[in-house]
Amino acid sequence: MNMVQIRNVVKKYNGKAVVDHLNLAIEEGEIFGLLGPNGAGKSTTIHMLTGLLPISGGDISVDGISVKHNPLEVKRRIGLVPQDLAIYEQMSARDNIVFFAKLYGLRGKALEAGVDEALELVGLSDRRKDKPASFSGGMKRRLNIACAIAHRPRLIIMDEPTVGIDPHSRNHILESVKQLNEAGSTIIYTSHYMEEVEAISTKVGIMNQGRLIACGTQHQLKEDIGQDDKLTVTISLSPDSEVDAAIGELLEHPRIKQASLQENALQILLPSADGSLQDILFILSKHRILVQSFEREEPNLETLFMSLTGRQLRD
Ligand SMILES: Nc1ncnc2c1ncn2[C@@H]1O[C@H](COP(=O)(O)OP(=O)(O)OP(=O)(O)O)[C@@H](O)[C@H]1O
Repeated sequence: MNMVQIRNVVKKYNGKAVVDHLNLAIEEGEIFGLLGPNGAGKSTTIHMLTGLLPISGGDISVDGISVKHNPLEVKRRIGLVPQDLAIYEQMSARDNIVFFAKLYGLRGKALEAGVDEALELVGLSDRRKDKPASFSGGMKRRLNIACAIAHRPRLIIMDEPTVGIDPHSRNHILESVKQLNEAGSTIIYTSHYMEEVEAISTKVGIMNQGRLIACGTQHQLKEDIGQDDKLTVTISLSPDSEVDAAIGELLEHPRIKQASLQENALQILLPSADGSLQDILFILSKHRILVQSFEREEPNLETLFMSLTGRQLRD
C-alpha cells in the first residue's frame, strides 16, 4: 500500500512552476530519500504534502486521504521535522516536546510515554530539564526531531535534518531514523548530502528543477544508469608478455567490459564486481601475476545525478 501518492502536482510562483507535474508514490515502510540540489523543489513538495502550502494543480494523498480535501486528517498522521528549527529556547527540552505532542492531541499516560520515548530516541533523556538555549546545534536538531515524533506518526518527514551539525549528532540522527522506521513509521528524508541518503534509504528519488528525474532502489538506479564497478588491481612487476596474455584472457570473460594496464595497476570495468573476483584472481595467478592490492569503486548517486543533469548535487 502507498503511504504517499503525489499525482501530477504543480506549484507555481509568479507563473513559474517550481514543482512541475510531479508524480511520486512512496510505499508504507520505506525510508525514502529525496535528493536534489538547492532549489530543486524538495521543501516546496514537503510543504504541500503536509498541507502548509496550497497546491496549484494535481493532488496528494497520505494514507489514502487527500491533502486537498481533508488536510486535518492528513496532518494527524504526519510528524514534520522542519528544516529551520522550531523549538522554544526558554522552555525545557521536555516541555518543548510536551507542547508539540499536545498539539497533536496526546494526553495523560500516552503523552508521558510518547515524550519519554522521544527523549530517549534522540539521546536527550538526561538533558530533559535543560533549556535548549544551552544546547549545541546538533542537540537542538535532535530536540527538533523529538518534537515531531512523540505522537508516533505513521509518516515522518525530515527536511534536511543534518545541515550544519557535528558528526556525533549526525550519526545519532541517522540511527534514530532507522529506529523510527523499524518501529513502523514510513520516513521521507530530504537532503543534498548524497552519502546520507545512500546510507539509510530503501528508495531514492532525485529531483531537479521541480521534476523527478530518477526514482527507485539504489540498485535499480545503478542498473538504470548502466554504470560499472571499477576495479583497480595493483600488481607486482611482471613480464609484459604475461600481463598482455592475462589482459587478453580477462577481456574474454563474459562480464568484463574493459581491462587495461595503467602504471602498475590493472583497471577493470564490469557491471558488478560481485561474483567475478574469484575469476579475476584465478586468471592473474595463472599468469603468475602477484596482486598487491584491490580497490573497488561502486557507482554512486552523485555520478548518477551528474550523468542525468550535467551538474553537481552540491553547488
Ligand atoms: N515563497 C516563494 N516565492 C517565490 N519562489 C519561491 C518561494 N519559495 C520557494 N521558491 C523557489 O522555489 C524553488 C524551489 O525551492 P525549494 O525550497 O522547494 O527547494 P529545495 O529543493 O528545498 O532547496 P533547499 O535544499 O535549498 O531547501 C526555488 O527556486 C525557490 O527560490
